[in-house]
Amino acid sequence: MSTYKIVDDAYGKSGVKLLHIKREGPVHSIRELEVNTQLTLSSKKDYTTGDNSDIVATDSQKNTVYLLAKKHGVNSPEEFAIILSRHFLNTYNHVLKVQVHIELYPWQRAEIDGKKHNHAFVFTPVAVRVCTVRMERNGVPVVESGLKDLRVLKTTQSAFVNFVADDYRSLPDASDRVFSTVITSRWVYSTTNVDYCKAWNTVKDSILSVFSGPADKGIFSPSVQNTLHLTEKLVLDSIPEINYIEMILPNKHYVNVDLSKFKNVGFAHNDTVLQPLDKPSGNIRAALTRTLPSKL
Ligand SMILES: O=c1[nH]c(=O)c2[nH]c(=O)[nH]c2[nH]1
Repeated sequence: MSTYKIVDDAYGKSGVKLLHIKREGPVHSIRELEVNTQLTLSSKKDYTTGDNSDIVATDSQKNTVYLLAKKHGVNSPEEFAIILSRHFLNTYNHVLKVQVHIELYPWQRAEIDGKKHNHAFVFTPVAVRVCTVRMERNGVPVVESGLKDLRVLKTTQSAFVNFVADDYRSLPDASDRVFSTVITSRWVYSTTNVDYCKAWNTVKDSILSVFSGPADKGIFSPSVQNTLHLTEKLVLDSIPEINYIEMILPNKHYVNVDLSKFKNVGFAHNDTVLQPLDKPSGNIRAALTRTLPSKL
């Protein structure tokens, strides 16, 4: 007779959308979130026998998101995810572990005539901020923050040369090429004593500064791999509370259109009209961690 064991399970509500308005007199601040909750229960009887008596309904999990937002407000998404995680573990003894994932919509306060507006906002999708909090019974919250959809492009100061030359290679060395990518990154904190908003902005600014370099001259990139690594290094150098960072950089190719066929019009050299390639893209990923604990 075969026997089986459930080795992984979780259930919850995804896509719980919420707008929180903090009203401080005439000055209002907003957080628009999409929350995903997941609980793992001690008993598996819900799966194995159809006994629902331990199930905190996903509908109740959704209600919890709204009620705790009302009660505690939404400061940073990380802090709100910690509040939710603690609540589920403290309220239900049979919840073994919790995972809360939050995505923050990129609203920014509007500026009119150089003045910050009291209550108007502009959707500014430079990047989407995300976080995931994982917490087990009797454990501490493990906070992971991240960003996605940070799309960047530079028109020079990027090369790719001296790679494997064999029967499969057709790509010539490129000493000056366009470099474009859509960045996804996630990083893990070693403590919860963190200014999450400040840290998130520092990571985003580090990514942009290693990619771009100084405004006038830029910075040379020999490969996506090297730029990725230097970025992760700067983040670990700058933020001692982070002990692990992963980045995923698709290499979005832009190819020079071959206009040399049109000899009579005289475009033997063309580095101004390029064709963006939708697919395929390169895909470069690496994670960097500390080998010694940081001095916090
Ligand atoms: O920076 C790059 N890294 C690669 O691994 C690679 N492969 C490729 O075709 N172009 C590039 N560019």
